[in-house]
Amino acid sequence: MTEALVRSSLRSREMAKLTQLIDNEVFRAYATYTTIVLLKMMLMSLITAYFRITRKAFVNPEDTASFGKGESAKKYLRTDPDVERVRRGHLNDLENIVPFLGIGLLYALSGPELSTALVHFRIFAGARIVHTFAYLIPLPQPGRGLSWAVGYAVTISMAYKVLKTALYL
Ligand SMILES: N[C@@H](CCC(=O)N[C@@H](CS)C(=O)NCC(=O)O)C(=O)O
Repeated sequence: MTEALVRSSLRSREMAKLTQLIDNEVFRAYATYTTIVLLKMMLMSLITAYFRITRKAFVNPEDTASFGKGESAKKYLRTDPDVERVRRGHLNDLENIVPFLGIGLLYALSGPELSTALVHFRIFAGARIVHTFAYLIPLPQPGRGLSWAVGYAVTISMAYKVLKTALYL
């Protein structure tokens, strides 16, 4: 076989493996819930922009240019409690969704039962959505604290399964 043929056969074998992964139901569930939580996180940018515009609270001088020049525009260079609240919610998403992405992927590859994996992914996504509502409405504590703890516990549970399956020190 020529080198080109060998390379092309290797490539199609790699493609076959990728297709197998996409055919894997746990991986598809992971891809679905990851996309949901990432879209939810991206929504935080839009909500931040909405509050910045409606509350007229900006951080960059160029963002206030449409409100006039000099001192009249300067007063819009300020912080606003609603904008800061969404930003804290967004930061909390980053602190929790990024670990979910990495640990969740390893978990999906560690061969869990589909039903168990779905319970993990659904509870995590639900908890992060509740956390966002609890932060933005805001709901009285311990609403936000509990929703955060549930999502956190799901990620720890997946990490435990990964280490139980794959520990190699
Ligand atoms: N970075 C977080 C770590 C602890 C945490 O995530 N707590 C949850 C439940 S109270 C939370 O919603 N914290 C608010 C936040 O991160 O802005 C913090 O500063 O609070």
